[in-house]
Amino acid sequence: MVDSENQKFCLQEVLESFKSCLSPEKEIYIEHYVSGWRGLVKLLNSLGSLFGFISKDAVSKTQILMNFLKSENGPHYATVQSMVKFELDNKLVDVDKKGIYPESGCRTLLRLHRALRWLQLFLERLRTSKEDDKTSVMCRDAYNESLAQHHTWLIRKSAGMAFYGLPVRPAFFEVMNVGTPEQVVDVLGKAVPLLYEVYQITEELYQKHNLLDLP
Ligand SMILES: CCCCCCCC/C=C\CCCCCCCC(=O)N[C@@H](COP(=O)(O)O)[C@H](O)/C=C/CCCCCCCCCCCCC
Repeated sequence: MVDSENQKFCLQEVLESFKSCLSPEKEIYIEHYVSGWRGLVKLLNSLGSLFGFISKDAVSKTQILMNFLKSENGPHYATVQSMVKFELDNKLVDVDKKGIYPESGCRTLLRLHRALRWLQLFLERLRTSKEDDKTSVMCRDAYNESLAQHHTWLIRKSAGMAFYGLPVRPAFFEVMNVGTPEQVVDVLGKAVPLLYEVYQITEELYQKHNLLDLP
């Protein structure tokens, strides 16, 4: 049996997961959010071992959230909003930066939330790129504008090296399994605003509760 992270990547499927994670009241379902990330990890895994350390971290973060969802407190972890309320009400978050809860749902989701900003910036660059533009440069610029400021020197250097191993734009489009380059651009045009909406809702919620700098 093939585990879900090793199955073939499909951009459309990832898009569906992020679409389903928004309720009509704009709550974010953690199960679908995690499923979107797991879909992305499939793509990362298909890019080779150079990206293994990134994939490992993303899998570990999604696993922490899934474990909460499956625990006896699972119903409190149904949405990002209910998780924030539950962990704050029960003092399960390091709001005072003591580092007592290194695996709280809020701090774990914050790491993925920051990565979502990188993803949105990267996909927007891909969408507006020309055939000869370098994916490594698009990825690096998106990274420097977002995630890099939260990473140690070692992680930044390792990520920078990994970016050089990204396939060229036409091969990258191929891996997305969407169809022609025009179809890829079309799907990216739907993906970017959707990811931005999910990002913005989380950002505002975290800002309101002073959770954007959890250690
Ligand atoms: C159409 C799709 C095209 C794009 C496909 C992208 C596929 C990306 C899949 C997963 C992305 C990885 C998400 C990484 C989450 C990182 C969370 C994080 O910041 N973790 C760090 C902090 O955690 P704590 O130590 O505080 O617990 C951790 O230190 C990081 C470790 C790993 C390095 C993360 C580097 C991220 C670089 C950006 C991703 C580049 C992937 C390029 C593939 C196109």
